[in-house]
Amino acid sequence: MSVTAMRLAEESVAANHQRASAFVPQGEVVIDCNIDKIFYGDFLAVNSSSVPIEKKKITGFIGPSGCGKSTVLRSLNRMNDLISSFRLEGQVNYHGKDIYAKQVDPVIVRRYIGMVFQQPNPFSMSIYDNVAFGLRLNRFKGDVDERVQQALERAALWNEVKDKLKNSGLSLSGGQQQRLCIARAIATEPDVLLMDEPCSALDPIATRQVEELMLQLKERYTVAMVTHNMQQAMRVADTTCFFGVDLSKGGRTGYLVEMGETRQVFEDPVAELTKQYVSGEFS
Ligand SMILES: Nc1ncnc2c1ncn2[C@@H]1O[C@H](COP(=O)(O)OP(=O)(O)OP(=O)(O)O)[C@@H](O)[C@H]1O
Repeated sequence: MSVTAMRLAEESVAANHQRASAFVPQGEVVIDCNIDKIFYGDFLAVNSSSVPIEKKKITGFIGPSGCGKSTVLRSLNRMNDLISSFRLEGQVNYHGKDIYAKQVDPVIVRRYIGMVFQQPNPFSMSIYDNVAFGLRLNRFKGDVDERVQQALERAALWNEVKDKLKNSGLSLSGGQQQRLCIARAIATEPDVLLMDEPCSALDPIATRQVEELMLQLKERYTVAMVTHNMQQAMRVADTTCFFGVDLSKGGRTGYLVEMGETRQVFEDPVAELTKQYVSGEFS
């Protein structure tokens, strides 16, 4: 990070928090995420970040490396529970229910709030079995063939794989593998899809295909996505959250600087730090 960026990051973090919290959701909030603090052991990774995820919209998380985008995203379905040093102070409410409440089973949370990772990660099994995997895990009683086809259609992959469903998922191209992972995630009919840099391992053509797919998916699902690619956020996100890194106390703590309608964040940002970031002055 450059000296200018550091200076800007050190400008009033409190004022930025106020700006961030000025965002008023326009639609129904599916996940109301109010993070007070996130720690990994003693390390304060994320501070004061409230991120409402709105129904059937794509919410994009952008910001420099290490600002906590993935940490916040993974907090939305308790994926960070798998890291023993992780600790969250605050609340993440899904349709008004605290997903971190003691009695809540994280496996059930992830059934409704699914995840697609950066690297396409199909299982070493057939295309069909990859998509059917979650259905079997959840003891789905309906027509598995029908559900597999539907998920592959919704993931815009059916026409490319319908004649080779028994082939290994690993035999597909990178872009097809990522769409297969999306099909696997939506087969169980989640409500929300979390996507952590879903295109970063893909070439430009496969990236455009996945972006077009995301725009179709938001008609049915609520999506939150981390991206390093600002053009991608502009192309697909309805709402954009810009996270920064607070270096003022000698640490590197991520926090939400600004959240707003994507066009506003890119064309008329409120915070100086956002302005510098979206104009490419630091990355
Ligand atoms: N498992 C972990 N254990 C300890 N610290 C972690 C862990 N995961 C992330 N961190 C730290 O938390 C901070 C936020 O990381 P995170 O990956 O969420 O940021 P990010 O904005 O997604 O970064 P990038 O854009 O580089 O992927 C970083 O300082 C990182 O080193």
